[in-house]
Amino acid sequence: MINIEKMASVLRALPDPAFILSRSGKYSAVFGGRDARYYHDGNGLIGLYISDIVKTEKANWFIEQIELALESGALLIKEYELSNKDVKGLSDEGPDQPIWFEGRIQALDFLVDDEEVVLWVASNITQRHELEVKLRELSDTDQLTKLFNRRKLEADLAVHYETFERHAMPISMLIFDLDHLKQINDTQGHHAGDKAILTVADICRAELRKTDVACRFGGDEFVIVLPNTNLVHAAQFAERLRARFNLALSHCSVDGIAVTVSIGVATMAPTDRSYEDTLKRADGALYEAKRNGKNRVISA
Ligand SMILES: Nc1nc2c(ncn2[C@@H]2O[C@H](COP(=O)(O)OP(=O)(O)OP(=O)(O)O)[C@@H](O)[C@H]2O)c(=O)[nH]1
Repeated sequence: MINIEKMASVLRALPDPAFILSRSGKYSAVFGGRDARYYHDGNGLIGLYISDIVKTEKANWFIEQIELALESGALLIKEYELSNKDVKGLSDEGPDQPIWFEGRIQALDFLVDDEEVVLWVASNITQRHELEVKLRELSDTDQLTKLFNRRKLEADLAVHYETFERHAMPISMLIFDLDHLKQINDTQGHHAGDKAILTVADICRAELRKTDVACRFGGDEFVIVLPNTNLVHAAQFAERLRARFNLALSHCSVDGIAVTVSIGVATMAPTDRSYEDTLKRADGALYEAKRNGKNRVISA
């Protein structure tokens, strides 16, 4: 038989801390979560309010979740982070490694001191969260250049297109392709070709503003998105970039043929039904640049 003492022992042994929290955010009880590798001792919290411990914005978020769980009666699952910056009385300057938690919040069917209460189980998911962040980065990144890949670009472009539709903000894009890379690969080997691709990627990183996005679209093709930039300014930027590429790639030449870059430029237009329409126009301009002798910028 599980008697009341054994029940208390079970509660103490709960691997993750379980808090009883009132509607107004008062800690009525804390059970479990005693492994100091994962959790701070929560016993000192009893009788205090969440707003005594964490700063206003975060405290309000906790209260909102408690209210949601009480109103719905259903299990509420939320992920959240807590760092030194959130805790009152600690300097913002201190170590700022956030701990990530998964909170499982369930309304209880009794009152404590005349207040409704919830059970809030907080699991430390920091390792899982870090792994998820790493996986997301990997799935968004081109392995060779470490620029974003096409998958990430397309997700970003969908967001940019929404911004363009809603706020009519000018958004331009450049699509460019190395000229004569095949010759470098064929005569100097794939490694030399890779070096040319990396040179281009490094210049993109150095030349872009924080809001600009560069991606390796595939093979020797790249795309740069320039928010808040009209077609004229995008073309001027493309011309500057082309000159930078040429200078940096001047050592890559075979039989007098230098590796250069051809660039197509387009800007989102009200007639575009999606970002793909803009990208197609930029691609058409790139094709024109190739046809007209390469190593040039053409605007759609
Ligand atoms: N070294 C290297 N080569 C690549 C990579 N990705 C694509 N390529 C090569 O890039 C070339 C792309 O084809 P094209 O654009 O037709 O070749 P190109 O000689 O640049 O032709 P133009 O663009 O018409 O000047 C192919 O030879 C691919 O094998 C890569 O990651 N590394």
